[in-house]
Amino acid sequence: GPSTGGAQRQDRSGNGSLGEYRDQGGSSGGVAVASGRTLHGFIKKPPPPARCFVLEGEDSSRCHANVYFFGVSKCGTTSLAHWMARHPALSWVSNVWHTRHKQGGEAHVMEMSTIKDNESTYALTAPMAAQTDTVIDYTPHYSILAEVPYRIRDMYGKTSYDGTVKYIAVLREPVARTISSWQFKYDLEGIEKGEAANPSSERRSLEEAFSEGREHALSLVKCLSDKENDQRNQIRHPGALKLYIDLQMCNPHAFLEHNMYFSHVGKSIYSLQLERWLDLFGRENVKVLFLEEMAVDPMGTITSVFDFLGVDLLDEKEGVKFRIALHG
Ligand SMILES: Nc1ncnc2c1ncn2[C@@H]1O[C@H](COP(=O)(O)OS(=O)(=O)O)[C@@H](OP(=O)(O)O)[C@H]1O
Repeated sequence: GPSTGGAQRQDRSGNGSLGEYRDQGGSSGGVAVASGRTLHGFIKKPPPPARCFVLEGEDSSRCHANVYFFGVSKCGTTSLAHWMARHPALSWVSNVWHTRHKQGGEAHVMEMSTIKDNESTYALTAPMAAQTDTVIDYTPHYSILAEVPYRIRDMYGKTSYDGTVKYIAVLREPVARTISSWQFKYDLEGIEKGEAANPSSERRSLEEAFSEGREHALSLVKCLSDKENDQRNQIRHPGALKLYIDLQMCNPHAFLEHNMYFSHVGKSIYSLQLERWLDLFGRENVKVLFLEEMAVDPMGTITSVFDFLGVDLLDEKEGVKFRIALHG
């Protein structure tokens, strides 16, 4: 395939399932296409595995998520997750490192390259549930990981877009989000103590973070539009073209900040992230909320979320409890 230099991608051999996609930092300035890959690999997929299953030695079934609460961090996701976690009918996917059931905890399951290598651990992240139960994978970081929605589509097949699986995102005025993200990660203590910088230590000033973040984000936007223009006439399947450009040619891991944890600006460019989810799963299956609305009307927000999920609000007595819990 065409090479634009700066290859940091691992070749993906095998059946083309995105489960084998490796999360990598990569370098900015172009990503080479893995050699020997054909688009056929993206189109012909193995049948999706069952969402609910019974593990050997267990009596009741476990189910993987049918709701993905996928972002965006620093937009009030913790508050919404806590409110939702008060509803007894919702089950939550566990984190792959500590597969203990936790209402409202972050899952980080679909971002792991270990899903396919480590299926037994992955199975344990699924809570005990029945097919008709609502099971949530709450991971705000998914929004910035381009491969995640493709992977969900790969693993769930038709049920990822036929209304079986639902998706939730909270957004916020983007500049406020960017500042919130920088502030949360800025390592003033490390600087003051003269400590060595580490992967979770943001040492750039707000100004530097804004200007570098802007540069990275714009280079991604440019890559996506340049490649789309270059490739438009060469490929017959528009869906595959999009995926090919998105992951193979303009992989955000390479084009955004080298450590995505610090993509304060990139993560605030919601259209880039949301487009994938809306295209793949359909607008009607994605609930988009705004922190500014959540802040003034928490009860209205949570009611609309439960309505979207098809979960009954609690009875009158429980409803009062719920109201108290929200404000208390
Ligand atoms: N109810 C309500 N009203 C107004 N603002 C609220 C509310 N809940 C959360 N927040 C603000 O949301 C920011 C935290 O977002 P997240 O929970 O998504 O952050 S995190 O990614 O999980 O760390 C954080 O923003 P900043 O204070 O600007 O950093 C919170 O103050």
